[in-house]
Amino acid sequence: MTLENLWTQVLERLQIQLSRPTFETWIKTAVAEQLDDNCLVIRTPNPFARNWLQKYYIKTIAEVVQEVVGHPIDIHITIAQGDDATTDNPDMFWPLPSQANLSDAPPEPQAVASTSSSNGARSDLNSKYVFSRLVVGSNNRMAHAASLAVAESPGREFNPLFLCGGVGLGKTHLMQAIGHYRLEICSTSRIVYVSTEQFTNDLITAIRKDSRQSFQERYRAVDVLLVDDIQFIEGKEYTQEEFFHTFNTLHETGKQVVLASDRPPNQIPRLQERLCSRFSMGLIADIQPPDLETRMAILQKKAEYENMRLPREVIEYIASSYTNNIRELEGALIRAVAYISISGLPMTVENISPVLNPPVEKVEASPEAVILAIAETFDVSVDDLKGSSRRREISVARQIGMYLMRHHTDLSLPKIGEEFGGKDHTTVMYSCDKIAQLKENDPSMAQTLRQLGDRINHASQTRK
Ligand SMILES: Nc1ncnc2c1ncn2[C@@H]1O[C@H](COP(=O)(O)OP(=O)(O)OP(=O)(O)O)[C@@H](O)[C@H]1O
Repeated sequence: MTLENLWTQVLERLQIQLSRPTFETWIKTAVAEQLDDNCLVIRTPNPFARNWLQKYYIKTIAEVVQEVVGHPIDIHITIAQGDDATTDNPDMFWPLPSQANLSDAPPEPQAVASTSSSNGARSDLNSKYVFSRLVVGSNNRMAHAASLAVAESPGREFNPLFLCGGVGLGKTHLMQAIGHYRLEICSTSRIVYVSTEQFTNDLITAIRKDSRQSFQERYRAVDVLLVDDIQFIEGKEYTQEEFFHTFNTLHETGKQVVLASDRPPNQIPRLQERLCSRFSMGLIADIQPPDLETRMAILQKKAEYENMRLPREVIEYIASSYTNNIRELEGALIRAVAYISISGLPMTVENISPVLNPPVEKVEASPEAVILAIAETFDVSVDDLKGSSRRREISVARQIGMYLMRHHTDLSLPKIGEEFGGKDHTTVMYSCDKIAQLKENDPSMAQTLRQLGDRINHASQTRK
């Protein structure tokens, strides 16, 4: 096997095993340099990446390489020529991973704690997906409370518990937290966490090997069955049939089933009616995108766990830029940290913004949404904003409103003037310039504008 061939296969497997930010940041940037019988040399772009891989991923890489070549191989991680391990800058604002007390937790989901029980049921749970690491906000409060209840008293009130929410909003985290907590309460509990795809694959393997019975025993003899991405069961008739019987057996014997999906049961196409009604008979708890404060708390918590120091405005900037997907929010944080550590620049909004590239999902705001956000934030009335009062607090709020309307709607300057009670377009232009200038020179103004922008976006997305 050529080196190139080996590395391509290793990358393919690691891409599946690791989270996307981890893969993109640490693995994809590395290059396989040399291979002999006993050693694979991997080159990383800098000492920081080398330390990081060495500390957190070398075991995973070694396992995958062994799978591909068929025997154990030593992994040696090196750095690109010209760099050397002592070039770590001790004055960097950010603690390097080697300096930070990161305990044993890897930076991104990848650690798997396996618990085998007597009947061979397994629970592959990510050690980071525990309740204590989950931030609870208004977006997930009910799902969180229901998950706690299920972990404490499985098979009682909410059976099945159906967790439902968009991509990257914490469904898997919550599900696995149930598993961890249940095991904490009762270490002999038989927990199985499985993706729908894995369930299907296990079924196919069982059929191929003529071992249906052991498949059924494995899935029907558990105390808590956690099935992720159940929407992928759509149209798979055979899997649906098997899952129906698994579900019934567990439910009838008072065992807990927890399902996660990106949509409610009745919106999963080609789902048998009898499954749809069973999925809906317990509790459907939905998870919404978190608001700005919750996103900030998530970043803060992640930073704390990894012993990072983050200026508040940086947290706020990242949190304002990523609104709909917590995985992307975390990915942005990792990219920012990596960039700052590598470049040695201070951790400031200006320095990280070029590497963040937030997904720009521009949602057109209505003029009313802008005016309402301004009125509520500055505690002035809509009439005042549209009126001619020159009281300072009102005229500043009005100017900010004009600036935001310019940025969040497609209205022309004269139209914006009309929205503010018939002001002239030159007044609007003056206001926009003035606020833009203040934004440049005054960080608190920049922060206010970001918060308001976020609020307007959020209101517009909800309306959409
Ligand atoms: N409330 C939260 N507090 C802290 N971290 C969170 C929270 N919600 C999600 N996360 C983190 O966001 C990342 C994505 O979460 P998770 O994988 O559970 O999402 P998901 O809804 O299952 O996504 P998918 O739809 O892609 O399967 C994880 O690293 C998780 O720890």
